[in-house]
Amino acid sequence: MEASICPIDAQFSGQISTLLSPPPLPQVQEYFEALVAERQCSGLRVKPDSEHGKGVYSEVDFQEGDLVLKDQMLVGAQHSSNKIDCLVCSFCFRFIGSIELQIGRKLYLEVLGVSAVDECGSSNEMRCSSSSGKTRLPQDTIQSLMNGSLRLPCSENFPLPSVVPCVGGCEEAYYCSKTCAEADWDSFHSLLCTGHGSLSPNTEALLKFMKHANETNDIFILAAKVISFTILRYRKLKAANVEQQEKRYTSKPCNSCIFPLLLEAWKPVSMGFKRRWWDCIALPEDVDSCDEAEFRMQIKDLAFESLQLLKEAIYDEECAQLFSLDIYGHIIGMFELNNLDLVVASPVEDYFLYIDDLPPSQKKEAEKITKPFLDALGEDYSISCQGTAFFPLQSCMNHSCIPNAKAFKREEDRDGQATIVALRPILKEEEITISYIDEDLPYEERQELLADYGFRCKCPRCTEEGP
Ligand SMILES: C[S@@+](CC[C@H](N)C(=O)[O-])C[C@H]1O[C@@H](n2cnc3c(N)ncnc32)[C@H](O)[C@@H]1O
Repeated sequence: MEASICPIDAQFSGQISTLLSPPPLPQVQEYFEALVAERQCSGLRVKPDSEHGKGVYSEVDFQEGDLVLKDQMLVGAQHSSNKIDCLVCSFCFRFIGSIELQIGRKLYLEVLGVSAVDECGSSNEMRCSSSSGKTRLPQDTIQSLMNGSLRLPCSENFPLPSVVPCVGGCEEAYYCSKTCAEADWDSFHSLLCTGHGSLSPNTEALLKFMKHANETNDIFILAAKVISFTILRYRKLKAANVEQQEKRYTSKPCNSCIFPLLLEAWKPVSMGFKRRWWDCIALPEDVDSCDEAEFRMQIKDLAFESLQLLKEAIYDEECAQLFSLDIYGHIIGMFELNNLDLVVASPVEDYFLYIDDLPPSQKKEAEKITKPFLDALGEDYSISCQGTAFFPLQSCMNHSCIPNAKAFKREEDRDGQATIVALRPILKEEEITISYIDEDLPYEERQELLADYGFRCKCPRCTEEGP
């Protein structure tokens, strides 16, 4: 089979290789210094390191349990299959609505038999049938939970922000506040919205792109967000540039001024560690090594198929380079190699735990109402919000099998930001490391998993335990 060839790659080969080459060191340092200042985590510095590319170093002493970093994502998305389980803000990923809405919506969608096809192609029906022992509730009970006419006992102790709909009217994206709705619109969503207010020139094509992503791999939605983010940033930079030139009574931006603006718009993405998706994706266990080349070609073809659908939906001639297969492959590879999970704990779990902890007489009364809902929800009553995101600072942290820090959500961390906490005292100037894998695994298994990230670990523990 002939692998896909993208004409844009040939047409803009020089500019594409500029977009994909690592930015110059002073620019990298300046970018991360600004980011550290913005995050108000002055105890950190991103520095190049001779062995592992760049890494994050401590500028102060941290004690065990100290917060090292709260990192705001550059881009993130909830898994398509997870959208049935929880309703979260499409920008900050906080749970929204109410405990009643969270429970009612999940039950409603399950009764409707909504089938979110996940990445591996298995449908939600399987998930439903595997969680046997669930009881069904009458439709009108579920409706009254969703519309707010039925209140659950003590739910006022778990208030959630009201649901703000998308300004473009797509009924796909919802928010915890007008601020998040506007930020998402400005940064990503205006081009990817399928509603009447969308800036996409072809929302039909956008729907086809989304369907393809939901049926194959929802990582494409994240890649589309990166492209949309860059186009929207480019347009803002261009508008500011035009305004400045008008003030100086000079001519409009010429073609040769356009690429530097695109390069500037791409800068936050250029800082991420990346390789092409089809080159770096781990070979699945059920694919024989002699079929590896064929497998990688299929992955490339799948990416090309997705890119063509996206191109139909949001193509911008001035940003044509972003629709190159090489760029698309590198964007997806960035998510593959950084493996940064987006997780937000469900308040529904806290709610049922609270009911369980009530004094016996109160608990008995409350459970008369709550138990049928808990039974209807079954074992997976409190699934967390799950997705993938790119956190610019966390993704500069190198791996160690004896890490001194860990990504860990505390009680108060209720949105999609990454939280890094010190696992032991960290001295000033020490490198801050996290573990990319379960570090309790034996040596060989650790090395096998780390091979998917493209390296063999030579941390002090591996040096001691290795051959
Ligand atoms: C999330 S990035 C970490 C930041 C990266 N060093 C950079 O320059 O952007 C992951 C990549 O860093 C490198 N890396 C991280 N930890 C490493 C380690 N312990 N030994 C060798 N390479 C490592 C690998 O190339 C890995 O794919």
